[in-house]
Amino acid sequence: MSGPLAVVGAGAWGTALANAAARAGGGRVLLWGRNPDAMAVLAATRTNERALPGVELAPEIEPTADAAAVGAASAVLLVVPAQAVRGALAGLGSVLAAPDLPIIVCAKGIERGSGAFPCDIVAELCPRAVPAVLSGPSFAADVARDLPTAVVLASAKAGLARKLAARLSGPALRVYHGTDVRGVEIGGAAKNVLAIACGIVAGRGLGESARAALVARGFAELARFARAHGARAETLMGLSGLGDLVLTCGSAQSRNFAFGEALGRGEVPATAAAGKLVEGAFTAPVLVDKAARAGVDMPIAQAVAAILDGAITVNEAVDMLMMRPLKAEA
Ligand SMILES: NC(=O)C1=CN([C@@H]2O[C@H](COP(=O)(O)OP(=O)(O)OC[C@H]3O[C@@H](n4cnc5c(N)ncnc54)[C@H](OP(=O)(O)O)[C@@H]3O)[C@@H](O)[C@H]2O)C=CC1
Ligand SMILES: O=C(CO)COP(=O)(O)O
Repeated sequence: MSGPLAVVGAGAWGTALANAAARAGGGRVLLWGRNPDAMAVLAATRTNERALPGVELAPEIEPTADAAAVGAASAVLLVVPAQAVRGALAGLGSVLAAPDLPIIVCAKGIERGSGAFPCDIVAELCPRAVPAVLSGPSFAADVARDLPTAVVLASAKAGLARKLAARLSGPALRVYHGTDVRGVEIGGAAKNVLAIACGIVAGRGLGESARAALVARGFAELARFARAHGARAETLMGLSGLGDLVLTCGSAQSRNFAFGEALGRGEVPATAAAGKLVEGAFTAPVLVDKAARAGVDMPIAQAVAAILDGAITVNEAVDMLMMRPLKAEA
């Protein structure tokens, strides 16, 4: 691949992925952020103290707030929140107009209002680009510290997905490739909502058995939703799906889980996020809405959405889930 790799979004995950891409050994990596002052500080100090404290930027990384610089990229990793994908692409505009430019969405969510998946937004706003998605169990702090993990990168173009996965794979980040874009997107988006549910269980002290039951039944509804949206079952059994569900549903390192834990302890949604990005809180209502339209039963996601909009309490949600009619496991 000629030209540098560009990472758009200099938050925790963008910074960690820039470091991983640099260590993978493919040459220059542009790290683009929208705030010129913050990017100047990043260029001078070589650490992103706000988003990823204590991690030094690899020498190959060039922090910049110059959108034009992104125009020279051979591939773009889009690492902004799911609700900001449209705004970020619109802001970069003609910079992303090169034909066949791979734009790899690394956000995990579904856009509110439109119900669009991130790769559909890429296709809509950058029709000459090739949308791709990267997802899987990967806390930014772990990846930034070279702790080993594996993720998956999917694009409709199989050869391109293979090439991009090889470009990003390094000693501590193993990138599998695939073509099931929708399946990978759904795995990342839905697990955040289920992680909130598991956090609630932990915060309310309902026990590890309850949490494990919720993971299993959560996976069942995630898989139902995915099937209804044309995803392949084996994708959801993989890294984006089961892999990420197991990670975020069992660790307070997850912002979604920690948010749920605070709700379970009795905090209100407005304060429970503690200023951090909680993607599942944005995705829950749109996931539930899309599920209803597709005739898919998602009682756990529904309970999370109802708690978040104040329609039911945590105790009512537990009662509601436990009192559902008994049925065969499916
Ligand atoms: N953190 C993690 O461990 C992982 C995160 N992810 C996913 O990556 C995505 C980003 O998360 P993360 O990096 O942690 O979030 P952060 O909150 O750390 O960073 C988000 C970044 O996006 C930037 N941003 C927001 N809106 C726009 C916009 N309209 N245009 C340009 N830049 C924008 C912010 O800029 P500013 O600072 O100026 O507001 C900030 O730098 C999420 O979807 C998350 O689910 C995936 C795997 C792991
Ligand atoms: O997606 C993640 C790990 O794979 C990060 O999860 P949180 O956004 O919940 O912190």
